[in-house]
Amino acid sequence: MKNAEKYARGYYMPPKKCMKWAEKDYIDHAPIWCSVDLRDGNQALIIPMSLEEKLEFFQKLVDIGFKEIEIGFPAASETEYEFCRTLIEKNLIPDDVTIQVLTQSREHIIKKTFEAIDGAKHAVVHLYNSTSVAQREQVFRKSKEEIIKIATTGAELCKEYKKKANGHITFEYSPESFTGTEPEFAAEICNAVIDIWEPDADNKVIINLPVTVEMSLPHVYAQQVEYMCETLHNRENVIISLHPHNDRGTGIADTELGLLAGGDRVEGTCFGNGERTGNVDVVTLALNMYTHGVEPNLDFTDLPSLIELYERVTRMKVYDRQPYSGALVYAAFSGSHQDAIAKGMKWRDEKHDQHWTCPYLPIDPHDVGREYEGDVIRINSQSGKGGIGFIMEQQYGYDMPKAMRENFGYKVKDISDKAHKELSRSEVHQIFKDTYLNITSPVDIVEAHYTQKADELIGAKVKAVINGKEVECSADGNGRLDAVANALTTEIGMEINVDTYTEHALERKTTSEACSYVGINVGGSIFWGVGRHSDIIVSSVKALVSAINNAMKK
Ligand SMILES: CC(=O)SCCNC(=O)CCNC(=O)[C@H](O)C(C)(C)COP(=O)(O)OP(=O)(O)OC[C@H]1O[C@@H](n2cnc3c(N)ncnc32)[C@H](O)[C@@H]1OP(=O)(O)O
Ligand SMILES: CC(C)C(=O)C(=O)O
Repeated sequence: MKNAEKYARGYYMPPKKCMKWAEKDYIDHAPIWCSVDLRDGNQALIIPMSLEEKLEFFQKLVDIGFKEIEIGFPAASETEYEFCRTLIEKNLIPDDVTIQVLTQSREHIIKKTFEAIDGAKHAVVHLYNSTSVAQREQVFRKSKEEIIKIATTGAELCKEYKKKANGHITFEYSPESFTGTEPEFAAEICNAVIDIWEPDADNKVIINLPVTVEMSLPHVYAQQVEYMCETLHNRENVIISLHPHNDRGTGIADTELGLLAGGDRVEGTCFGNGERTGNVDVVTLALNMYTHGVEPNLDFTDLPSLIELYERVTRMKVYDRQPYSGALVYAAFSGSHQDAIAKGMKWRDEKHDQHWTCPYLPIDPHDVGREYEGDVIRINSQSGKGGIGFIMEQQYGYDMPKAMRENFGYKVKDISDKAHKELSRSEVHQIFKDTYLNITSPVDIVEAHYTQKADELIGAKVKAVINGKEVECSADGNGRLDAVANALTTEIGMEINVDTYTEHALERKTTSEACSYVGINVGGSIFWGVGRHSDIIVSSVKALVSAINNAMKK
């Protein structure tokens, strides 16, 4: 980049330091939420939503718990107007939900807006005009006084139309392009509007401070918000609303610091859809609060169904790494993360801790409709024994000895590395079965008979098939497994020492099978085998034979 001198900071600091917000370290209660999906989100889409799509999205927003929903700009198009009328005439707005409509400060647009909301029980009429230096100079080519006049004329008109309206109407005013406006001027124009609207405890007004274009660090916006909170007239009857966009990628930080600075209300969209880089993502905001133990008053327990609807009606995609919502945000591929998550889950099961503290997972995936199976531990060449062992245990019931987990882990990652792809759980299971389970070639045992001998020895008489040839052999050992291993040693010409033996029951729906794991030491190397059978002795011998077969393949 060779042209930095082309740019200069386009924001203005308040005339005094406003840093009280910095003393707080978290947001201790949910703000008033207002969804602007159907207006700011919709106006930024390649193909704006149809009437049916808007109706479906509106219903979902209601289900999630939004009590204020900006449904559009009714003067903008026939669809916008019809949508508003349909909601009202078909009685689709619950009594505790307020619709909000946006209007420019132009008489014919205000008039049409009031016509659109006729019959609504509650509505917010949202009036805006641009106040930034750039807009004043370049777009409107007007003085500060003339810009104030646009706002006050609109405010007066709204007041007049309200007198004739039959529902409960709340006013909202936005000094649009607030972030490029001198804070003193923003306060002056907002105060002029507040003075006209004369809010009181029963008729509060909303002053919305939009980050129309994000142009500063988040703490600058926080200072601007705090300054406005301290400077606005009739503050106790003014609801301070925040409406951040995300041009610098810090819309969430703007909103969170803005709330610390005195914001009461947040306008945003699901997944951050909206003009350019989008509006602030309310899902992230709400779940950030939730993970601090604060009830957000929005219910995202079925996030997958919201994503499905959103992607269908907006024709946008939720990014794979979108906080809380993306397809990959719970996935751990890498070994050390998987190991820590698997241990964290186990710890949680054992301790029944009240709080969620699992490493690497800032939220319990179940709380937002995601699954541990499939969503969390995923296998590729970066994976390790901890995660792979976790899948084998959780999903398939195999509790491998620790050393065998390592052996299997390397086997799986090697296959993934060479195939250069992620492996599904069933593929991992198949590798396990092919590698270790009841392996019968080149050695298979057809029959085995055991006798209890003196000195606590066990004798084994074995009929086996080795490389396709039937043989009979026998030996003693200090247990059945040892005896069989000794019997086979002479026939296969390989010294076998049983190094590890573990077993457990494998519960199935109606029966229970025994599962045995045997590690044998052959010439200093360990080879593993697994046996499954309804009989524990047979299962252990099958594990031994599987291990021998693995050793013979080397
Ligand atoms: C930051 C935001 O997201 S603000 C919301 C933006 N959303 C939208 O604009 C979507 C819906 N808008 C529309 O459909 C159209 O713009 C309409 C129907 C509202 C108006 O349409 P038109 O009058 O044909 O066009 P347009 O919006 O270009 O009008 C621009 C004129 O309005 C003036 N104007 C723009 N905003 C405002 C405002 N808030 N208050 C008063 N006048 C305004 C401009 O200065 C310009 O004036 P000029 O004609 O004297 O030059
Ligand atoms: C109308 C206003 C609130 C707006 O959408 C913005 O400034 O981004």
